[in-house]
Formats: sequence, C-alpha cells, structure tokens
Amino acid sequence: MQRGKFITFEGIDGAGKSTHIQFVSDCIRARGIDLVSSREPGGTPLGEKLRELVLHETMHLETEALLMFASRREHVAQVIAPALERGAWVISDRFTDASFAYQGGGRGLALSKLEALEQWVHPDLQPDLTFLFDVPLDVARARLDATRDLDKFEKERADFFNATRNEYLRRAAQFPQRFRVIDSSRTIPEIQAELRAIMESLCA
Ligand SMILES: Nc1ncnc2c1ncn2[C@@H]1O[C@H](COP(=O)(O)OP(=O)(O)OP(=O)(O)O)[C@@H](O)[C@H]1O
Ligand SMILES: Cc1cn([C@H]2C[C@H](O)[C@@H](COP(=O)(O)O)O2)c(=O)[nH]c1=O
Repeated sequence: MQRGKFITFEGIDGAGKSTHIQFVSDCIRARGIDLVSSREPGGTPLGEKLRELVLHETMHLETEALLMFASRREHVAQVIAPALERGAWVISDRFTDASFAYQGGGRGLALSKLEALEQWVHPDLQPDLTFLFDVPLDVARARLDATRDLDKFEKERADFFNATRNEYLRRAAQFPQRFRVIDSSRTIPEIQAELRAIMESLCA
C-alpha cells in the first residue's frame, strides 16, 4: 500500500485558508482518493478539549506551546499516521508551522524549544505540501471582523500578527520544496485557479 499524502494549510487568522480547504478537498475526492480532513489544535476528542482551553484561557507561553504539541501528539497518533499508512490522504487546517509562527514568531518562544518539541512529537513526519495563505494584516483583520466573535489569538495586536506572518514567510523560504505561498489578497476564483493547477500536478 502506497503511503498517502499529507497536506497542511497555514496563514494568519482571516487569511482565507478555511475557505479553500473545501475546494482542495473536492479536487482530491474527485480523483477517487480517500481523504481525511482535520484541524489543529483539535482533530481528536481530547485535542478538541485542549483547543477550547488554549483558544480561550490565558496561560504561560510555554504552557500554550506544550498544549499545542499535546494536541498534535494525539492527532498524529490517532488520525494522521493511521490514515497515511492505509493510503488515505490527510488535510490538516494548521500543523507544526503554526507553532513556529504563533508561539515562536508571535510570542517570541525560542525556536530551539519548538524544534525540540517537533523532534519529540513527530520526528519522522513532515507535510508533503503546505499551502501558506499570505495576506497583509489589514486585509485579514477586515475579513475576520466581518464574520464572528474573536478568540484569544484573533484579539492579538498588529505587531503579534506581523511577527507571526514573518515567521511563516521565513519558514516558507527555509522549506521551499514543500511550501506553496498563495497570495490570498486576490479574489477567491483567482486563488482557486492557482490551487487547481497545483493539485493537478500533485494528483497526476
Ligand atoms: N480571497 C478572499 N476574498 C474575499 N474574502 C475572502 C477571501 N478568502 C476568504 N474570505 C472571507 O474571509 C473570511 C475569513 O476567511 P476564512 O475563515 O477562510 O479564514 P481563515 O484563514 O480560515 O481564518 P481562521 O484561521 O481565523 O479560521 C470569510 O468570511 C471568507 O469568506
Ligand atoms: C496549531 C496551532 C494553532 N495556533 C492558533 C492559530 C489560530 O489563531 C488558532 C486556531 O484557530 P483556527 O481558526 O482554527 O485557525 O490557534 C497556534 O497558536 N499554534 C498552533 O500550533
């Protein structure tokens, strides 16, 4: 059995990644591929409980990082690894790049601590493809403000999000073989045309 592909979606809050997960999922399923779509923090019953805590409770920066990786450990063990092993593809709305961007870039946690957690929690697993939905902060904020009540992260200040975005872009430059940076300030149809082309080459 050929191992499935692992695809992650990243970007600052309001960048538009959730909007495009359905589109990419449809492209994959249309090819008859078994697909599991999940998210972080969350993706398992325990992970969803941790998500509630980490998105709404004030806590020490390192507690926040550890809870993100605790949720991830469960997600990898219960969902991601078994699906990939049976040949299914997995989409995750955020993965470890989000910890580097938010806890590392945004909050200033040493990247060496995040690297150690990554090595501990998933030493042999990396996404095959990471879509980074990149957008200026003012565009993302305007989209978010129009939609819902904001969680702990979404209420952060501009300098937090600028540092988060910069860390995402730094990682995209560090790992160009798996990252595709999508200019998410364009219209949804324009973005979908680019996503369709990328998926056609991946599914070929
Ligand atoms: N390219 C776009 N042009 C205009 N509006 C968009 C675009 N992409 C997304 N939106 C709208 O912006 C809002 C936020 O989009 P979405 O929920 O996909 O963002 P997100 O990155 O998943 O945010 P979060 O990480 O906070 O869940 C939604 O109302 C969506 O319809
Ligand atoms: C995985 C992960 C997530 N976060 C933050 C990023 C977002 O603000 C929230 C999740 O909300 P979404 O609407 O589902 O995108 O959590 C983080 O700070 N660190 C992480 O590792």
